[in-house]
Amino acid sequence: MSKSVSIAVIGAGKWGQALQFALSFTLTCKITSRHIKPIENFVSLEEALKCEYLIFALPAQVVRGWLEAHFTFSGQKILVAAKGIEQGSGSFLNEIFAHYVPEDHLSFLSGPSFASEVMKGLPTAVVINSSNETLSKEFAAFFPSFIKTYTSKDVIGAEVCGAYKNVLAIASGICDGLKLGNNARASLIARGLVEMRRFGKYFGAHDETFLGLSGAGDLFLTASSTLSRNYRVGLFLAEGKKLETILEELGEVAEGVFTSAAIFELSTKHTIYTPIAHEIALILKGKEPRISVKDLLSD
Ligand SMILES: NC(=O)c1ccc[n+]([C@@H]2O[C@H](COP(=O)([O-])OP(=O)(O)OC[C@H]3O[C@@H](n4cnc5c(N)ncnc54)[C@H](O)[C@@H]3O)[C@@H](O)[C@H]2O)c1
Ligand SMILES: O=P(O)(O)OC[C@H](O)CO
Repeated sequence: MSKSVSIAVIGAGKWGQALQFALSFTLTCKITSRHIKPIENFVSLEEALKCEYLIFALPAQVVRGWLEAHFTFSGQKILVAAKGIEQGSGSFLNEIFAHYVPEDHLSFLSGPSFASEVMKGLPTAVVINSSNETLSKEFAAFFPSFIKTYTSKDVIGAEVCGAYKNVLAIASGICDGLKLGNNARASLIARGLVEMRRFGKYFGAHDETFLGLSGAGDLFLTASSTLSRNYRVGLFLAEGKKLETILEELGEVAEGVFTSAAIFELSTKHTIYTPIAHEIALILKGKEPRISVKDLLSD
């Protein structure tokens, strides 16, 4: 891979830094963020925005405001690495980016990928999703050999899976925090997969996406490991901790908190049956987790 490819990661949180680390095996990858960080190839935002390829690793909830404040399209090719649905508007990230970037310059990253494991060079497999297959293949070629890349055209499927699994990971954390057992967690994850497929199908997602890396792959990972911030939010909620305290102590983004509200709004608006996400949204507003479990079992 030519070291002359100009590429930058926007956002130097956990995921942005892990992606820069991974891509640095094949090319010189710059990184920028709102606060200067002592990272090799850290550049100003102005310099990053001049790159031909940009990877967005900002939390989903800040993407719209960030684009409005900082971004002017000048031919950049973009890979969106965030996983979430915007609370309030219920907008998917591809809808938000579409206001600023032509569709054929946009791609979306999905699949099982804890930043901490990528940072150790441990193997995984991810998917680059875009209506423009040439663009997907260009980004796929930038990844190092320890990350196997697949391509897909199912942008909405990948987006729904990446966002929904965070909500289901909170549910799984609650289930384990309440010590409901392995049977209960497996039941929850399986029903969660059915639920996220039902939700995704409404928006045009393809069936096979839910069975692959973006769907089952990322869901199984996130809903069964304390490495997941969303799963840990669930564990602490089950212990009776206040959401505010949990998020403060976490110090990193847990997208499922916001996405559960977005799913609640979207499924109410479009009459989609999403019982697990519904209960998570209620728990995050203060409902007692044990009552939610009872309600889910009797539903
Ligand atoms: N960490 C992972 O393992 C992982 C893996 C795959 C996808 N993701 C997704 O990537 C996204 C980012 O996650 P992360 O792990 O890097 O989170 P993080 O909390 O570690 O970092 C978020 C970064 O965004 C920056 N930020 C927050 N608000 C901002 C704003 N208004 N303007 C500019 N910068 C702002 C913060 O300073 C921070 O550096 C999320 O959507 C997450 O779901 C994370
Ligand atoms: O730590 P989480 O819960 O944000 O999950 C991180 C990644 O999305 C896993 O693929």
